[in-house]
Amino acid sequence: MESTPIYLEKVILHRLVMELKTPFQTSFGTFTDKDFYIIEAVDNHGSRGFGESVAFPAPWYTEETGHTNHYVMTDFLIPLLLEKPINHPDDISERFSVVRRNNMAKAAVEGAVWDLYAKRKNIPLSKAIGGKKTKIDAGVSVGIQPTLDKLLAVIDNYVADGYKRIKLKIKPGSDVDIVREVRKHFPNIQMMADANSAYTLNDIDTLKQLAEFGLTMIEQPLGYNDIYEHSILQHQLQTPVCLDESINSLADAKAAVELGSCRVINLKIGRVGGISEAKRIHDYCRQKNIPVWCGGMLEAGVGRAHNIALASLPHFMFPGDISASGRYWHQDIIKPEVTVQNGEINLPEQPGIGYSIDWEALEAHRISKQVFT
Ligand SMILES: O=C(O)CCC(=O)C1=CC=C[C@@H](O)[C@@H]1C(=O)O
Ligand SMILES: [Mg+2]
Repeated sequence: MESTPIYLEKVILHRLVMELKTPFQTSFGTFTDKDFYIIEAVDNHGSRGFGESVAFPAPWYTEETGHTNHYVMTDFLIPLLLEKPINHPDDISERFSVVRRNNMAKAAVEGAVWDLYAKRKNIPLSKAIGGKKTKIDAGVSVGIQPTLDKLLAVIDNYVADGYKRIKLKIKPGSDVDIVREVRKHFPNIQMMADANSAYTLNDIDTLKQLAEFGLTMIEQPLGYNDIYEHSILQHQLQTPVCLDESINSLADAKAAVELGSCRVINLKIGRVGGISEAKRIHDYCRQKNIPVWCGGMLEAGVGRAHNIALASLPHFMFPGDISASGRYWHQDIIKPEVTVQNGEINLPEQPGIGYSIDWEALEAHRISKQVFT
């Protein structure tokens, strides 16, 4: 798509703290609130685009944290962004390649430019990246619950809300029995399990037992940075393996697909360093017939909107971890909030991310603001 260069005048970092409605527990830790950045990029016409940093406060999921995101954005990425005009958002990942990894920091900044670019073109972000869908399927990721009864009750509510797929968190000692019980109570629901790297190849017998419950996939059973051992596992497992933590780039996706380490990939914009790299992985997986779906990072509204746009690409084949704003937040920072109807989210038709910033809500959660010119 041809475009005139973007001349950025300033970048504003808004640091926000938002309390989750209920704590989210995984095999590696519990989150009670989100401390993150909204990145606002402003060009010489006064157009504004917004991105969101998705790293958690602790380096439990990947090595990045809110602090490392702030350091890398302010000392390296924002100066690189302001250095010269931007011809197209796809060029930013190249410009940022002098900084190794730090993918969530890169994605947060790139996301703001993608939104601004689509707004200047007066088209929705989904269209700007090649998305065709008018609605996407919503799934929900259920944290580890204190008791089985509580877990069943929580799932019951999500099923009543219409979610099309339930993702359960599993870990050694809390796996086969839990999945069996949930399957017994919900015989027809599309269900999958996420282990967040809690297993090793020694657990292969346990993982094999999960096959009888018709899981659509098992997400990231082995090491967070492993591709090779997952290939050994996948060759012995009936259930498709989905990789999350292991896929940080197109190169990782190629290695995993070529080795047969997985049959599905969970795409998260932050984990792979931005929308441009996510599109490249999507296009490669489409060629290779490996379905992808959109993961979540307990995003506030801006990050959620980016996920919705990404999931409108054609090869997103399963419901994403893209739930309603109200699943995590008492009040989101966008207007309107994201809602789920009959298990689906309608793609917004407004330009850019398609939702407005609710400045009153954003300012209520903001603990600091920095302006870079
Ligand atoms: O954003 C959501 O709703 C999904 C959250 C979710 O399942 C995860 C977020 C971050 C780390 C993990 O616990 C997990 C995942 O691995 O996908
Ligand atoms: Mg995961």
